[in-house]
Amino acid sequence: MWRSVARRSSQVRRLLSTSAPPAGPLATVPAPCIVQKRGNDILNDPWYNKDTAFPLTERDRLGLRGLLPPRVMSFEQQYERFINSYRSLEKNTRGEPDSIVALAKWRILNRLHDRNETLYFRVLIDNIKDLAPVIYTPTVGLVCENYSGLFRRPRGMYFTAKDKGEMMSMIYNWPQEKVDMIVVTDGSRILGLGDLGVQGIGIPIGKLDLYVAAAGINPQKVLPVIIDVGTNNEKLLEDNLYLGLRQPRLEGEEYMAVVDEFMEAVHARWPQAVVQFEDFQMKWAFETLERYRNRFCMFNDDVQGTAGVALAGLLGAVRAQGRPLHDFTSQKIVVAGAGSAGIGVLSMAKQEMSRMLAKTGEEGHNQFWVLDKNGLITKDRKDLDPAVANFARGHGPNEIPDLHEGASLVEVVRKVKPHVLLGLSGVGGIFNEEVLKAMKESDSPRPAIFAMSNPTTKAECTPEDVFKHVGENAIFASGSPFSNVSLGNGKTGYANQANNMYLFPGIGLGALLSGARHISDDMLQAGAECLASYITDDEIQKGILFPEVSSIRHITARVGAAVVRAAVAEDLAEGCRTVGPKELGSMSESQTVEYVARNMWYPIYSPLVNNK
Ligand SMILES: NC(=O)C1=CN([C@@H]2O[C@H](COP(=O)(O)OP(=O)(O)OC[C@H]3O[C@@H](n4cnc5c(N)ncnc54)[C@H](O)[C@@H]3O)[C@@H](O)[C@H]2O)C=CC1
Ligand SMILES: CC(=O)C(=O)O
Ligand SMILES: [Mg+2]
Repeated sequence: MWRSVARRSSQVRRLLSTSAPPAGPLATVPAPCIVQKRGNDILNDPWYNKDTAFPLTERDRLGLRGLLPPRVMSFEQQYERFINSYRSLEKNTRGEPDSIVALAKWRILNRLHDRNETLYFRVLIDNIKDLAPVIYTPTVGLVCENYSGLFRRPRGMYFTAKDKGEMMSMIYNWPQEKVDMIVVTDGSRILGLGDLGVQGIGIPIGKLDLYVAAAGINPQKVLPVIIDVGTNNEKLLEDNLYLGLRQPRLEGEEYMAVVDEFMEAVHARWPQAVVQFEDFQMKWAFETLERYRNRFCMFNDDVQGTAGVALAGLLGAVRAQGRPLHDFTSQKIVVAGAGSAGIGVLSMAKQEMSRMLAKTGEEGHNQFWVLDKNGLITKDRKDLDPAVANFARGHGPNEIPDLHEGASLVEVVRKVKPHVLLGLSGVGGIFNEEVLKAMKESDSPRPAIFAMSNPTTKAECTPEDVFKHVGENAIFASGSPFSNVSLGNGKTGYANQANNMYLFPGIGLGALLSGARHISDDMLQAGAECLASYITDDEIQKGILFPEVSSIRHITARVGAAVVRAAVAEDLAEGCRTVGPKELGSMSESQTVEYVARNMWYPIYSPLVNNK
C-alpha cells in the first residue's frame, strides 16, 4: 500500500502548488445569516456577536442601537486590538512562573471564545503555532487539573451515571439542530495525568477547537462531551470545589450501559455525526472501539490517531537513514508504554510490516521490544492482556540472549541497539542520560527518539538531552511542543511534534464529508500515508519528520481527502449533503482535495437578518 512515498510526495506538492485552493474563504461576500434573536440576546450569543463591529444598519435592524459604543470598528481593528492585548499580556508576565503565564493566556483566549467565536477562531487559525500550546497540550492539561476552580461557564454536554434512562431526551437539550463532530471522554486517563473525572471535559473542548481551526468544522456543529461515571481520584473526591459526581467510577456492565445509552442517544438525534473517543483508560478504550466501530461512525484517537502519526514518523526515520521504505521491516523498535497508545502504535506498525513483507514473500520477525511499568514484557509475564501478549518476547532463536522478563529499559536498549526508542508511558524523564547514551550505540546511523507522552512534564526526555547524549545525528519528536535546539556552527537539532493533532482532524473531516458508515483501517491507513508523504526528502535529511503546525489546515485538507477516497474505494461512502457517493467516486485526487477544502468553514462576519 505504501507504493512509493517519494512519488506520492511529489503528487502532494503538485497539488499544493497548482490546483489545490487555499484552505480558507472562497467567497468574498458571505451569505447572510438568519437570526431569531434581537438586542442583548445577540450580544450575549458568541456565535452571532460582533461586538463593536456591528454596522449601523445591522444595529437598527437587530435592535442594537444604543446598546454599543457609537464607533463602528472593522474586523481587522478588533483583531489587532486583541492581538495587542495578548502580546502585552506576554510582555507583562515575563519572568512569572510558566503555569501562571500559561493560565493567563488560556483565560484571555477563553474569554474571547465565550464572547465572540468568529474573532476567536480567526485569531486561532492565523496564530495556530503560538496558540495550539495554550488551547491544547500542554496548557490544556493544567486547565483540566484546575477545571473546577477555573469554571465560569459550561461548555459542551455533561452526561453522568445519574442520567441513566434520561439520555435520549437530554440529548435534545443541546440547542443546535445539527451536530457533525463529537469528542467524548470519560476523564479516566487525561493525557499522562491520570483520572481527572469530570475535569477531563477540557480535552474534548481543546480537540474540538482544533477541529474548527484545522479541519474547518463549523463551530456551531461541534459538541464536547464528558461521561461522568465517578472518579477514583481520591484528591478530587475530597475536594469541596470538585464539580463531578462524588463517587467511585462505575465498572463492568454498569459502566458499559451508560456509554451504550449515550451512543444510542447521539445516533438517534444525529445519525451522521462522527464520534471521537478520547482519553479513556486502556481497557475501555479497546472495549468501546471493538463494540462500536462497526455500528457507528466513530474512532479512538489515542489508539488509532496516535498510531497513524507514529507510523508516519517511523517511516520518516527509515527515509532519514537513506534506506528504502521496505527496510522498515527490519527496524528494531523499543516501545516504553504498553497502554492504549503504545499498543495502538505497535499494532499499526506490525500491520504495515506484514503488508510490506507480503509483497516480497519474505518472512518477518518480531521487531518490537515492549516495556510497561514492570519492565520488558515476555511470554513469562502472568495475566497479560491479549492485546499486549501479541508483542511479548519469547524464547526462540531470534531472541537476544539474557533479555529476561522485566528487564529494565537501559538493559533492553543496550542489548537491542534499536533504531527507534518510542515513549508512550506517561512518565516524564524515563529516557534519562544512561538510556540516551545507550541509544548512541544504536544500529541506526540516525537513531530516532520519540518522547510522545503529554503534557510536557510527562515527556520521556527533552530534545536538548537527545542531541547532547545521543549526538547530532539523532532524530527527535515529542507529543508536546519543544523548541528546536541550536547545535552550534549554525546547525539545528529539530524538535518535531509527533501528536495525533496531525491526523484526527482529517480523519473526522474525511469521515464526515464521505458520509462513511464507519471508519475502516484502510481509511486510517490512507490518512497516515498522506501525512508521511507530506515531508520532502530534503526536510527528512535535516531531521524534520512532521510539517510545521502552521500548515495544519493544508495538511488536514489533504488527509481529509485521502480518507474520503479510501472510504469511496471501500464502498463505505454514502455521500454528504448534496454530494452523493457516485459524485464522490468520480472525483480525481485533486478534485477531492478541492471538495474538502471548499467545505471547510472559515471565520468571517456574515450579515445578520432577523426573522422575528
Ligand atoms: N503524542 C500523542 O499524540 C499521544 C500521546 N499520548 C500519551 O501517551 C501516554 C500514555 O497514554 P496511554 O497509552 O493511553 O496510557 P495507558 O495508561 O493506557 O498506558 C501507559 C503505559 O505505560 C506503562 N508505563 C508506566 N510506567 C512506565 C515505565 N517507567 N516504563 C515503561 N512503561 C511504563 C504502563 O504500564 C502502561 O502500559 C500519555 O502520556 C498520553 O498523553 C497518548 C495518545 C497520543
Ligand atoms: C495527544 C493525546 O491524545 C493524548 O496525549 O492523549
Ligand atoms: Mg488523547
